[in-house]
Amino acid sequence: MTAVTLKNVSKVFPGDTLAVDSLSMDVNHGEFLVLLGPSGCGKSTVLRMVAGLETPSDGDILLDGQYANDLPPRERNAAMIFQTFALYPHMSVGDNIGFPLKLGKKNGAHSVPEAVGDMAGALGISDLIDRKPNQLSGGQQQRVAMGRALVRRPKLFLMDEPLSNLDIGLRAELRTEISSLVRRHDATTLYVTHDQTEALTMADRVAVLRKGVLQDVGTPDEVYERPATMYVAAFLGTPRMNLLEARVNVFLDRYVALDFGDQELRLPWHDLRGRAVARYHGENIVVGMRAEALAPVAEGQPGQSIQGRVRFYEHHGHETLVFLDIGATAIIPDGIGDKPDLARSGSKPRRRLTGLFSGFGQPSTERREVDTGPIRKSADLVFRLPPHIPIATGQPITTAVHMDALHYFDKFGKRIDVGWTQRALGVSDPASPDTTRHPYARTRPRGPSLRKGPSVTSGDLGFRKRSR
Ligand SMILES: Nc1ncnc2c1ncn2[C@@H]1O[C@H](COP(=O)(O)OP(=O)(O)OP(=O)(O)O)[C@@H](O)[C@H]1O
Repeated sequence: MTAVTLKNVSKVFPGDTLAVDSLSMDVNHGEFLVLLGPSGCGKSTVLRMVAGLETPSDGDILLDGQYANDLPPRERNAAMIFQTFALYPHMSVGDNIGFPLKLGKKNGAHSVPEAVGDMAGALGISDLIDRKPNQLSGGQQQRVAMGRALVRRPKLFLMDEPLSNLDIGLRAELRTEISSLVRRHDATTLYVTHDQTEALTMADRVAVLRKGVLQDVGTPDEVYERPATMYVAAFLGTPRMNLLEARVNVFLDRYVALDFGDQELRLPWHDLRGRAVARYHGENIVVGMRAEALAPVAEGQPGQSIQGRVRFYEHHGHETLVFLDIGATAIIPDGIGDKPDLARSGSKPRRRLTGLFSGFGQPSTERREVDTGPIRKSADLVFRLPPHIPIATGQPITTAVHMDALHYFDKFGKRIDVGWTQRALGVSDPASPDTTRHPYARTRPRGPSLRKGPSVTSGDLGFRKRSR
């Protein structure tokens, strides 16, 4: 097992293309780390630098703590697997798998046929051992490529979209096989993909890259449940997280209102989340709601809710996705494809934001794709319904909002979190903090002067139309 460390690694290609921008991260001993990001974000370049096929323009690559920028590829004890299987066409499956052993004359206690037999057995291709690659399906070829990489027991696996040429069923099957095989071989794995399902199902940790800049790194749960940026929030999850623009209005000692235009949600003053958001009084922030944070309820039910009319819906067999017009503004981060359904949604014309909400990381002197900023558009709030529930375009629907499951992002797309307040207070349960010790109990949030609102109790925190 090899530990990989990248310290401020950058790669500039001829023509001043900044492919990787000051990337720092670790892949720990025996860890399966997935580097996730859209096409062109620099994933393969990172992998190739770790493999020694590209040299960093700046920064250090360490393998097991040793400086490795200049180490030749063959001395890195790493195996690479690509999306194209690159098997030797004239060799049988067995010869393909055994080739690295014959080449390296390295086989430990095993004979080559024995090692090949074991590997073919582990991959479920023993009966194909005498076939040539052109007599195999895509999935079988990728298994052989895996076997050829695994057989010499490398300490480091570098995989570049190894499943992207396979159909959906095979991908699901091989996802499980690959992750269990490499774990059995005690290797460290750096796995590159643009497929969030692969990342979330296979990884010990996921690192999300955008335009060469690291956005977030954490366990699949961490990056999904607490995305560090609005971009990561939008990139992970299907359907995409609802990202709504909201103005923050603080009603001191009572509640923090999130104003979406025609309607508002309220965070109780005693809730630390409300207190963290209160710092943005008078400003616009972005509120993230995954579909699972929303559930239709009968109108007039107590609790926080949003009302809208069905703009359109999609049957997906096991569920129906319903898109509600709620009179709010949606934010789509730069680099996240616009929803394909927009054409049908009858949305208002969209405009790009400049300055506001644009860009992450430091400006760089090298050329890179221009940050055009997020798109603002009329929001289609998406939530799920069980299949076969009758639904019609234009139908009014009220959805309850699970307030604990909301995400908040500032104008730079960075997560607004309450972690620091919890740590500062030594409070583990945000629902029951001692607010008298909270700094905001004494400090006025910045922004325009605070409005005193009617006092509310948790019982009347339900949806209400804003009085104009
Ligand atoms: N040899 C090269 N010369 C010049 N530019 C390059 C070279 N290799 C990659 N690039 C550029 O660097 C950027 C990152 O490329 P890279 O292949 O690392 O992205 P990626 O995230 O792996 O994309 P994909 O998923 O499409 O393979 C892209 O803009 C690409 O055009």
